Amino acid sequence: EYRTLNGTYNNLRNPILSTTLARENPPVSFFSNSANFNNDFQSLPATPGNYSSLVPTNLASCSSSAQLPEDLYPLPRCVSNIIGSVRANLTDVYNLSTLEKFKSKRKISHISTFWGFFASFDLIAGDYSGDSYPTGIYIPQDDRSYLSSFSQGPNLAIDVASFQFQRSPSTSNLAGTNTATPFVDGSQLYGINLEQLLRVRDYGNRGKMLLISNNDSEDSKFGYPPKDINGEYIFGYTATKGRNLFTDTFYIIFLREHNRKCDQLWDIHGNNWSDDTYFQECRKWVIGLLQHISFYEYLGISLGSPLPSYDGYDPYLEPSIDTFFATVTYRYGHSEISDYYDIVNNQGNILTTLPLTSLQIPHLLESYGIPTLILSMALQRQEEIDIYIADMMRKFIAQYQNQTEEMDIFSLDVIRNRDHAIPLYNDAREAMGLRRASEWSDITNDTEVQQRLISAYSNDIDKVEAFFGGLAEDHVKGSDFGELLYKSFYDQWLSVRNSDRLWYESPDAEYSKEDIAEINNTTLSQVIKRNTPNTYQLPSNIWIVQPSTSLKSVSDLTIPNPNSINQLNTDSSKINDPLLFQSDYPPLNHVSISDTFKVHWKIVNNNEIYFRLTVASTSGWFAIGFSDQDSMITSDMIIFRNTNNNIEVRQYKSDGYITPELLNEQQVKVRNVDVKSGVYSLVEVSRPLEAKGSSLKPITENNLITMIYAWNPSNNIITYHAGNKGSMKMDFFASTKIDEMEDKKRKNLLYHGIGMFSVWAVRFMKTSGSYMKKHRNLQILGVFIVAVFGGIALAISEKYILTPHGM
Ligand code: HEM
Ligand SMILES: [Ca+2]
Repeated sequence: EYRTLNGTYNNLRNPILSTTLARENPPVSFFSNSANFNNDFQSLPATPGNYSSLVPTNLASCSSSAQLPEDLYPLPRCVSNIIGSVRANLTDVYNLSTLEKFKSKRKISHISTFWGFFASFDLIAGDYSGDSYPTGIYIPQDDRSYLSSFSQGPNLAIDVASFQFQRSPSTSNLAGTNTATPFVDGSQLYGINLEQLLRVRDYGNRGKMLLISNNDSEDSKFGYPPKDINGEYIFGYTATKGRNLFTDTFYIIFLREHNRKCDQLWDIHGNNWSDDTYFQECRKWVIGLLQHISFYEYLGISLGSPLPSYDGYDPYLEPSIDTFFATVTYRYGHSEISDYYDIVNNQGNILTTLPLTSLQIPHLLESYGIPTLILSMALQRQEEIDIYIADMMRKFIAQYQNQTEEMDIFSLDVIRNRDHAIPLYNDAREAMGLRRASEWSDITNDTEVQQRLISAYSNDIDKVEAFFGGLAEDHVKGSDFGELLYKSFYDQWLSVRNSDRLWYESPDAEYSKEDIAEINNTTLSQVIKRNTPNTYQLPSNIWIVQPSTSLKSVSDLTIPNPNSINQLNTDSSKINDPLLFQSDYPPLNHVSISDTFKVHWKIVNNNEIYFRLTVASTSGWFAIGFSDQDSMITSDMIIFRNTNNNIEVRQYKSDGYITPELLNEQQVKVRNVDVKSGVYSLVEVSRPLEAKGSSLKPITENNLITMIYAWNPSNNIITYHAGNKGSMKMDFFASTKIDEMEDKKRKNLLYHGIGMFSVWAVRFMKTSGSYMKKHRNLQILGVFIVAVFGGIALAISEKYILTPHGM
């Protein structure tokens, strides 16, 4: 028996599914008397100005939330600002504990983020075509004080007075409408009706899905889906807001798997099967894999262990999605999104860093190819699931079908909770059989989180809304969720499985014993491998970032220091301004690794190279190293560490992603040290250009060598260096013969810069006059973000031919 596309006839007692989201947990009856909340099922709970821009001046700032009258709920954007904002400072870019605070404690990778997102499309597709509130999300007067100011960040200020809001269509109990099927049945790939399937199926071709090979990259040979006139992929069903190249990656892998299966079955059944039989059999196979991967890998990661093993179909369980799960729980994903994504090559070197908004640019997926994107997700930690939301989610520029719309996803979550009449946090806990929280410490032991809830809800614990209380809870041990979200998540997935008569392990679904065994033995990694070119390696576990990149602190090691600081001949009179290069360093021989870290070099007697490193910090560490391959694998490195105004210098060897090894032979000589307490550290070292038989990489004329670097100016314990790292290709001899540099090299660099830039320039030009002015301004912002990257590449290619895009 094959599934219908829209899920009907799955439950034989009630074959026609309802499209409303269910109110199961908490139970239906509960909503009608939830503490003063939405009890007329019509209006949204009262706020200052009642979702118009007419907010009384004395309540128009978030700082007045503490004094809100009892019958008013905070403005959605104030909940987002007070509870969700990161509020990082400029200097936090270099502060390990701040960076760590927001990252996944369990080191879960972005594979989990985007798999979860992809899987959510299969279960939830809300209909938001109800009443319109043109100024529903008011932007408070003190909005700017809740925006972060990371130095390289985009301008986050919101320059409109309000965002609009569209309610769900009114139904009897405002639970909302769902247009996806409440089963893991590949709705997102195949669509939920014939019209959607018609657009994506390759009819008459052995049951395959449409995949096109449109350039000659190895990845392209596996095929990409067809595109619409705006260059966006056509899938069975796509969430219009929030589609991005990482979730697209999973769509494409499973479409390829579908076609791979068709070829495999063709070898067995040939002309004995019809086109439709092939299609249904391959769809069934893919659905089995989606079910297995979501339930065993993804749930295993999120909950800390998979659900109890399958013990059969329950015909009395109504297939449905609980509105609490759709509106509250599963939106946990909004908390794990990062602002920036490093796109890394096979060696883990950063090719570029994409801001969140750029993940929507349609053609980028094919520029990077699936292997690069998978590796990039697997090597990057997601953000912790907590109340903190990436800045770019709170100022999100949605791009779809060549239109843009600015929104705050977290404010939308607040107001959608109210739209769907979700009970308050404590009421929801009670309805789910959990204890009400009476003290703030019942929710969390984190005092900053407590404080944020207190300020947003005027110190009234019974006023806290479910989404934020839920995200604030300390996690159930080993899982990504506090008690409330854990329970909702667990119960819903269990019911998705047990209410599905055609679950792959259920006898009605008629999967062969062999197929069930094979599905049970297949991992997401394997499905990826067999549907992508065989030219790269994935870490053994793609769900958790590993192995750890932390280094041992130098002081933990006991070997004697061959370049002891005490033996230095320090001549500080020579150094007046450390940020100016000394006259004997050729003027072009320097690069700025960041505005706090500069490197100068000179070649002496044709056999030694001197490096002068200047760092605007006296309590951190910094490092440079060299690799002759385009990778961090087997590179040498010199690590400098400043402790009490002394600088230790040590030479290491690295074998990839593992902890670098401190070497016994230390060929790097310390020539000069100058530290101005609290201001800068300067250190001059030399090493042979070539040293036979040593781990030092030879630096030779007419050869580009990759210089890698990392630093942390605010902590001298050498640990994970977060974003402060990179690499650039160098020709250390080139400054004397810049004019001789082949034009070709220069052109390549220019090309890169222009390529990055045009991504947005083209989009901007497409915005025609008929489109709203506000949106055009947003496009300019987009140009600005990428122009920074493009601009760097351009500037570098003009001025320093020796330093390509190490971004
Ligand atoms: C690229 C980052 C993301 C963006 C820009 C985004 C954007 C959005 C938007 C605009 C909405 C509709 C809000 C409303 O009007 O109520 C939404 C809903 C939702 N999001 Fe996200 N989201 C992102 C990531 C995620 C992730 C990673 C997950 C889960 C792991 C997730 C799960 C959901 C769910 C379950 C809903 C409700 C869907 C519905 O009712 O149709 N989102 N998201
Ligand atoms: Ca579905």
